[in-house]
Amino acid sequence: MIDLKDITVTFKNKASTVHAVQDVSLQVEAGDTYGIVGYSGAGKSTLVRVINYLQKPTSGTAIVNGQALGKLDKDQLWVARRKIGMIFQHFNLMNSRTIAGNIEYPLRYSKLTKAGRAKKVQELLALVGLSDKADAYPAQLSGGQKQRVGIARALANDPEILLCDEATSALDPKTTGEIIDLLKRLNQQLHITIVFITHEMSAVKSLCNHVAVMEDGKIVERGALLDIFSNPQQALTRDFINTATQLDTALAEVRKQPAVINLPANARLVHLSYTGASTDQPLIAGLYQQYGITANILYGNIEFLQDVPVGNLIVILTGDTTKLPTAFSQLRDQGVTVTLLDPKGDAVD
Ligand SMILES: Nc1ncnc2c1ncn2[C@@H]1O[C@H](COP(=O)(O)OP(=O)(O)OP(=O)(O)O)[C@@H](O)[C@H]1O
Repeated sequence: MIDLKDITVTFKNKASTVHAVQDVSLQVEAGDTYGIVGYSGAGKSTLVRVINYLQKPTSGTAIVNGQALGKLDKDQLWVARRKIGMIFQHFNLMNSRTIAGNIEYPLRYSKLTKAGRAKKVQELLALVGLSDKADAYPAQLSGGQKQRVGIARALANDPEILLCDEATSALDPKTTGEIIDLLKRLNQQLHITIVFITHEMSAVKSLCNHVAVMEDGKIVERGALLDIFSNPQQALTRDFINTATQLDTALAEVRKQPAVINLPANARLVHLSYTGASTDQPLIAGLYQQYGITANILYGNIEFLQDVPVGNLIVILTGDTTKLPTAFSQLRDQGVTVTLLDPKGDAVD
């Protein structure tokens, strides 16, 4: 559905040159919910705006739904863009128009009759759960409701792609959850492809099936959500995941425990992370039975990502130090990611 090839975007002015996106390639399949995560300034917005050519790349090609956007003339681009909806952090609603008026606005050039447009607006209002707000004005709505209007407006021309630029970043956690549930439902019900850019991995975790992590204009890691969560390769990705799973907060608390402060020489502080099939195995009991290694669980969390259980444990493993490395290897063979933690500082392995 989306094929970005070697995209570079450079902003130049008299004083400086900014390499906002540097040689990025990205493929998004039809029906994907693709998250792009990065801190402010990483280049996410610039990259996503290339997908609808609001941002023309300095070099590289953007092929969307089989069409190379750079080869289209103005009218063709206008038609192509109608199939790409977009929603924004601050909703960008027109305050002087009613909710129905805002949603109808993108239909002003459609072939629908006046009655047809009104019917479409009613359907869109129902789809986002705002049928009773047709005649209200944006100022009378909560942030979550405003974003629902943004979504309805973005869907007016039945797009195949929905670009979400920090769409939940101005919302509280509960409202964020509701908007994400709505996006999930639209993805399933309408088979719309979603590209969701954010600095919050927790939103990606709930919504997306794929994720790319951006830093300094480049994608530093990408993959299926579960693969990334269970086995992140880059420190930046681990940072985002640890914040999303609240593992960093847990670890800070764990490090204050007497059992960790006074860690004996034959004990190790370890983070175990495992998904799917590994969760069926008696991992901790196995360590004791085979190696006489005991586990003191200081933190544990199992959650479901795309219906697959993902477990995170912080444990103290105590036993014969010559057997500990073999035990870790066995855990890794069982699909567990084993990270030795420094009791005082960061991950050391
Ligand atoms: N029109 C522009 N002119 C000059 N520089 C720009 C322009 N748009 C973006 N930039 C710069 O490009 C870099 C990437 O910005 P971009 O908005 O894509 O990042 P981002 O990851 O989306 O961050 P944020 O979440 O803060 O928007 C930044 O250094 C930004 O200042």
